[in-house]
Amino acid sequence: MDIFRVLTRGAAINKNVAGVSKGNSVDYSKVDETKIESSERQEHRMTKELDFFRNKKIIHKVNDLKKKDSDNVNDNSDDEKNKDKNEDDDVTEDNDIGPKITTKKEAVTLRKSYKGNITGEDIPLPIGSFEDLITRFSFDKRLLNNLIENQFTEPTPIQCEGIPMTLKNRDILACAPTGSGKTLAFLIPLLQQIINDKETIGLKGLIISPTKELANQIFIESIKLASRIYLDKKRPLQIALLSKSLSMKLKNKIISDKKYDLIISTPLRLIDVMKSESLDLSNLKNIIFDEADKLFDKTFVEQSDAILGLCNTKNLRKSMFSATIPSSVEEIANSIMLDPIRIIIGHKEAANSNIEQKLVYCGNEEGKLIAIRQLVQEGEFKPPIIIFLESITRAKALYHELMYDKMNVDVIHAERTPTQREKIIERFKSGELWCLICTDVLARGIDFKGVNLVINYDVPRTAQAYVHRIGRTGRGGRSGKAITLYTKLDSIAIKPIINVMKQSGCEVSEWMDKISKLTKKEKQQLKRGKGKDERKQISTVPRVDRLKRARKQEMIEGSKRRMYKEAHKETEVSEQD
Ligand SMILES: Nc1ncnc2c1ncn2[C@@H]1O[C@H](COP(=O)(O)OP(=O)(O)OP(=O)(O)O)[C@@H](O)[C@H]1O
Repeated sequence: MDIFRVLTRGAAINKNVAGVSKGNSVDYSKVDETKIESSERQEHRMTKELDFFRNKKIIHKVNDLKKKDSDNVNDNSDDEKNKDKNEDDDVTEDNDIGPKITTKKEAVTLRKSYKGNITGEDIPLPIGSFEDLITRFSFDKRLLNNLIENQFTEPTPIQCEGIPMTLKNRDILACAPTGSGKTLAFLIPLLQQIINDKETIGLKGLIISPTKELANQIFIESIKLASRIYLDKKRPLQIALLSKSLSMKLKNKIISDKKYDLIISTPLRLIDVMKSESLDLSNLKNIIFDEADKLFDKTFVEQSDAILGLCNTKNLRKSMFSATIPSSVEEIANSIMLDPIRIIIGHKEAANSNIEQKLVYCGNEEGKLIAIRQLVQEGEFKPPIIIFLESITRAKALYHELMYDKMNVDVIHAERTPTQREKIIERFKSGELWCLICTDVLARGIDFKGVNLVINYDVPRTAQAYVHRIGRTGRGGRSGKAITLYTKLDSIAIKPIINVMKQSGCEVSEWMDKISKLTKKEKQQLKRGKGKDERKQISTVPRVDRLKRARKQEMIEGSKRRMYKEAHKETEVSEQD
């Protein structure tokens, strides 16, 4: 059962179970709250251009497509075939499977419909439907079936653009909103190219992701699409996630590096294997940087450069994807790519328009906890929820606070082991866990489909971080809500956030519009990361009570350990018997 779907119908935490004390209410006369857009109006506003997943159309086409694809899939005609078609034809909207794009005029109309801004030399036509791939490219029947079986019946705008460009062997720099299907936009053509190159044995594609969680998610998605695809009778299309154990096996030649067609990895692990010369890169044709702006920011740029330096195949095709591409990354892209095509869907630097964004002024740190409790009391705290904080210490502190309130929460940060992180993510996905507290480790790429609410407990440091954090809701065409709590300390840091809200089409009140303008000095302060002062510790409980609480917790833990030891002793005795 899709528990997320059930939860997202609008469950609210039972106040009594949550243990909210009645005294902890917030005085809203002192809380300056800007409700940007009511959900009713937002729903109304979900025009065709934003309906990336064609939710308004009821798609009962799976069987039709299956039937059609078996008739058409071996028809290897290319774009050239349609070259002479009258350029004045209108977009021919096929009610069943979306429009077929055969002329420049049709392409212009389609691009207008989803606010696509495509620049570069000799730009290929977009596709209007997955069926376009059959008529224009020798698209693999098994790949198409896998798409359909996974309910991907129509391409999203970034897929309409990204797939044909890659199939035409072009380097691309792509920027499209969070949750709008960028993963499939690079996976579909990459798998098709691996199939086209089936005579070659060994590694043909690399996908780089900044976090293990995201790499794992891309791996799972690619496995679904490559299921039952054989490159020859005995050789399935092989994809690997470069885990610690696989990298050891490759380094010790326990597994041959010829085994895999595609490897998905985080940068450091890949560099380690590459440097040990355990990977034959001579047949590598494609390299994809997902969350490219992160992979080329100051934390990762050296690693990404090192990877590119170690890939020395001629004509290596490069792609960069993200929901935010600052101009510094565009410069890098232009310096390392060959005649790249730049794809921008919607507004660059804007948040996904399916997300209702809201700012809540809390005065000071205590006010934030009070605001959370207030959300619970008012039934706005509708799970599944993700709460972002700026540091591990603060994430842990909030976790203990909410645990004390008997909320169903857990916390993920860099100090948790990979197994702990995996388990928590599973519990969150299954609906067992209602609220996930985390640092920015989960801010990018992670696809929890039904998240209702994202809370920025701490204001993110950059506009990009804000766009990615709140992008964990409002995915796959669903609507979502994001609340950012701020205090007096955030007077500078909040300005870029207000700008993103304006870019995303949210109504921003006049006074907010005024304060959103950053002075030169403030811009410099933000650049240097000096937008904020040290925050006070998270707690509304007096120190004496906190110590009492910690002592009680220690006693419980101690008693659990003793019980575990006793039980273990008994087992050992009975095993000896
Ligand atoms: N053509 C499609 N039809 C229906 N659903 C789709 C389609 N393409 C992708 N999706 C779904 O949309 C969701 C979001 O996709 P994805 O994770 O690729 O987003 P993204 O653009 O990479 O977001 P982010 O910027 O946060 O990484 C996923 O659940 C995915 O399965």
